[in-house]
Amino acid sequence: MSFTQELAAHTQELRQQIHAMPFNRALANGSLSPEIFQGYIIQDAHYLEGFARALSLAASKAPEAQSIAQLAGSAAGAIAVERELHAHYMGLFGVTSDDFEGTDVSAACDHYVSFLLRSAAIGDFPEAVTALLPCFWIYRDIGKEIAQTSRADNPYSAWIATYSGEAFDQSVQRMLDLVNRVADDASDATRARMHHAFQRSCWHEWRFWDSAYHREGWKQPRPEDVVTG
Ligand SMILES: Cc1ncc(CO)c(N)n1
Repeated sequence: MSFTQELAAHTQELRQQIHAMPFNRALANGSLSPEIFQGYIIQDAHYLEGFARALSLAASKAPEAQSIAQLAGSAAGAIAVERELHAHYMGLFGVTSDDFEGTDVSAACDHYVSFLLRSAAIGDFPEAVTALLPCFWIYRDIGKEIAQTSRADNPYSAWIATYSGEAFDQSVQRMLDLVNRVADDASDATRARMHHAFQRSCWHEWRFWDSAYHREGWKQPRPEDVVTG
């Protein structure tokens, strides 16, 4: 069993739960509310910028030239998706750049991006790339699964085409190969940290969609929790 197959086996339940989320079921049949998608796409634009920064940091730590180019290329790809896909949807759903600028990053997005940046900045290279893997792999799984059942008139078909498409597939495969190569040279202790980073990142993927679906803001102090007198 390859290392990435091991990672998949350890996170199978959570990844299945992500497929079953109401956000993804509604995206698949086109019934997802435009307001929810709008909120998601704004957060995802914030996310993709942080993701690209984390990829660039990981690139700077890569032990050889090929991986530097691969990770930096994926960073450029993430910014391109942010520009194209998001400009398309922001136009379609009437999100102006003022709406975007005026919407603060959500707690879930901030937490995910902070985790990726921390893994890339403070973690070692194996941890950095493994933390980044679910961002690729889960989106491809969801994209491909949805593409099998989705109708051509689905309003979210551009999103589905991006993540089920050939270009994204190739970048996911390169990332899987990279993590497997890194794991081959890693100690048991490093592999254990890679597993942990992967699990955390899968959780963040779940949380990002859950937070978008429930349009969660920043939790605030409850009046009843304020002790007076
Ligand atoms: C939250 C999230 N994870 C992964 C991707 C795919 O890069 C994305 N666009 N958004």
